[in-house]
Amino acid sequence: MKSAETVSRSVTDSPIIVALDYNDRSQALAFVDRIQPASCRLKVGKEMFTLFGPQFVRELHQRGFDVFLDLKFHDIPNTVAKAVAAAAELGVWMVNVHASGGARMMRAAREALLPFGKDAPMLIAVTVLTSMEASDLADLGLTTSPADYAMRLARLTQTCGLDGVVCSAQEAVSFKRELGAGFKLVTPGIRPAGSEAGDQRRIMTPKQALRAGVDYMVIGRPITQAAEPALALCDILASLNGEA
Ligand SMILES: O=c1ccn([C@@H]2O[C@H](COP(=O)(O)O)[C@@H](O)[C@H]2O)c(=O)[nH]1
Repeated sequence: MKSAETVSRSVTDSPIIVALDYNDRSQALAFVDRIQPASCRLKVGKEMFTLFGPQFVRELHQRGFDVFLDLKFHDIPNTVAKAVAAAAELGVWMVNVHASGGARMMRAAREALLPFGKDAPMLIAVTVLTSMEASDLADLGLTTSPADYAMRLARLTQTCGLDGVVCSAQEAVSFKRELGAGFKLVTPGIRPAGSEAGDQRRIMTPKQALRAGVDYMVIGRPITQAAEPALALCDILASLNGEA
């Protein structure tokens, strides 16, 4: 069996994954040091990984957080398989690929994780980015709706044996009905009432997303760009617990 870096998984039932999209490591860690691993998991994406690399992920692990490495691998099967195995060696909790990379690519990624056994990260695939709407698909020559195209990619992902998909919370009810409760739904595009949608198009509030049955909601700017990010996280958690 291949070994992952020794990382003890945090024990949290929080559905929140905070997208740590900062360009400043100290600012990111100042926020992280004000929250608890029981409150949320953390997502490291293309910006922070490009700036600060695997060492930054290790620093989050040392602080007890589970990390979703959101690099959305999309390449030939051999390259994606090796990248996913490198993520597993780093000990991340979750890693992802683009479903539009196709079935052979997704199967290669899944097979690359087999040697890690129970230490393998969850492997999920991005369906249709939550920033996309029908007109964006039309630009690509796709005349289907984002929800229908996302469903098509989610079915393919499930057939390939992955653990779940990234989709919009707007798609959660129909995906859970069709793909089953065990197939994980990870949903960015979460916006508390009154917060800016920005570049996101298929959005829902945290409470709506929870009711729709998502497993994990990814929240970035509504927390990280708030005047008090740790307080913004607390407020969202309270709203999910029916306290606000
Ligand atoms: O379809 C997708 C896939 C990934 N993301 C990522 O989630 C966060 C969302 O951040 P916000 O600031 O809450 O919009 C960001 O890191 C994206 O890269 C996504 O938004 N949609």
